Amino acid sequence: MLAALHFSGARVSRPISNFPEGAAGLCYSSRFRFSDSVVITSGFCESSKLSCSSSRRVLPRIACDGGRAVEVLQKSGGVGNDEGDEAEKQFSCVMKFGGSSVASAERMREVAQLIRSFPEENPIIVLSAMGKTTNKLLLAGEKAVSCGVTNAELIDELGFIRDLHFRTLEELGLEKSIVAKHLEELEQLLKGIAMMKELTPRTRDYLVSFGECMSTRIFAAYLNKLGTKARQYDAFDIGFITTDDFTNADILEATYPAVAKRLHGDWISDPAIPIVTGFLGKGWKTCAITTLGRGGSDLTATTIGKALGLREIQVWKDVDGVLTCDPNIYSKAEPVPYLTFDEAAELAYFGAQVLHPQSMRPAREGDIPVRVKNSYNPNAPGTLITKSRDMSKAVLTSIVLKRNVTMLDIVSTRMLGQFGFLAKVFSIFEDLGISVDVVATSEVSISLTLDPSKLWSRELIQQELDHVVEELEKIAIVNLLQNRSIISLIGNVQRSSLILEKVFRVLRTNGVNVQMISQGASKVNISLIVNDSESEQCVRALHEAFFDANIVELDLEHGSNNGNGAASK
Ligand SMILES: Nc1ncnc2c1ncn2[C@@H]1O[C@H](COP(=O)(O)OP(=O)(O)O)[C@@H](O)[C@H]1O
Ligand SMILES: N[C@@H](CC(=O)OP(=O)(O)O)C(=O)O
Repeated sequence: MLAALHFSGARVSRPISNFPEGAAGLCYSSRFRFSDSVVITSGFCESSKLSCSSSRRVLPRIACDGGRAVEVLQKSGGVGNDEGDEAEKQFSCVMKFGGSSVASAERMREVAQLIRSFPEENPIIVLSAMGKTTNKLLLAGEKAVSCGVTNAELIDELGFIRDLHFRTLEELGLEKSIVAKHLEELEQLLKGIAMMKELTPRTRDYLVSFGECMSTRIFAAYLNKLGTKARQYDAFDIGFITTDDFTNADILEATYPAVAKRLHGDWISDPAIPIVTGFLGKGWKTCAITTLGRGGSDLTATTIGKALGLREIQVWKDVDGVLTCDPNIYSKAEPVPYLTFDEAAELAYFGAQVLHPQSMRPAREGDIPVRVKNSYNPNAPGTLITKSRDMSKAVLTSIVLKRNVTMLDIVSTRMLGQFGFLAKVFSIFEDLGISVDVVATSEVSISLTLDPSKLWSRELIQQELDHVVEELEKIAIVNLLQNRSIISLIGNVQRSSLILEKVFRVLRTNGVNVQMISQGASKVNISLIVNDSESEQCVRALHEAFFDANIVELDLEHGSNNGNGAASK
């Protein structure tokens, strides 16, 4: 039995590494904030897809002196100047539409109508690939590896993608030429993969980029046809600079000034609504196309929001906002009207598919409200995510399930009265580049769950697991437990006794044994580990208990007229 409940979200991650020698340590946003910790590169490759040019310029090392830094950057042409304030006047918000919102010609018409119904807004639009295009592209790539060069052009998914995009163009009354070159190039790429019999992460990112490149071109052309002037942008050409971690790249700080400069520069010279590809970036060393992990268009939108210091970031989905749980698990899930950035980040990180796990970071840093709305039901109020909210009535906000999690029990008899054991354990994870989600410790043991480093599949690969166990066994006895689920209870952890009392009552009634529990240091999350096979049943039972019954009654029933939940933070 574990003696103590500790912290969750102890993410052991790799530092952003390999800054170019002599690169300036500088952090910049459109409001000119500086710190001495982050690299900025400017004048990154301006050339088109996949070409690495020598135009990457690296700034000389400069002291962390705001004024001097601005001067150096302006001379180098790397960032905007007071145009940043202009941009705030020009663009009021960024609106991101996910694949489900632009899945067909009909959906594109409705989204165009929606945008045109706010003529005073001047939004920046971020789009995902149409419908399930990204999945189809991935499947096409996998088939190409083994189908042989002559069969590559016959891959079903290629046919599906071609039909979807040509049909959409036709139904919108647009020319096929808008995406014809991309489709030809896509076919050539699949032939190349078939010839090489190999699909590397780098090629995979290039492959999936076709989805967003085509959806944005079609949509921009359609808006122009309607008389709303729009301009298409490939994110990798306008300053989205990332790490070179293909399939799961991180946005680098240099992105913010570069994107701000490009978007408002173009607006000043020739105003048009920007239609930007979500999900894509450009690796700062390779200059190749990168992707931000599945669902990464949310992150594109919040990055633009922060870069331009916009009033609001809108994320348009196919549901009425963030819901009390995954509607695919429990159909009576209800919209959550308000969330804090912390709550939304925990929710996304612990598996709610509705938001990209990293997407709250830029919004929080820029303190820009995020509104999650339903493009199928624009009148629904949606969810508003802000820095703080009234927590006085909040108990449980949302229940999130992360399946297929691996848990490790690490026992060391030498831990008793020893120091340095925890550090040793975590340094092993750091060395192997594996993040840890939930942690609980006792005097002689650590239990933790591992975060799948491969966001594409959300599963650790066996090789990584074998390696981590091998390393840990040098210092402890290790028990590897697979097929577990994390149920995260997002809410007012100040009322954890009330929440836990009810949780355990529900789980006992359902005959479920909790294998580990952790209360987040973030104060918004309690995580429970159960078997995969029991997890959906647990979520449904918990949802019924917390949202279908009246929690306030239960609160009073137990005499804790708990008014301690003043606004968070
Ligand atoms: N807590 C939750 N709230 C809302 N939606 C959720 C939640 N958990 C899972 N989902 C799923 O996330 C989907 C929306 O996210 P996503 O597929 O990324 O949308 P889009 O492609 O439109 O950006 C919903 O259709 C829903 O099935
Ligand atoms: N098209 C990418 C990026 C994205 O954000 O998509 P969506 O917004 O449809 O989740 C994906 O499927 O992962």
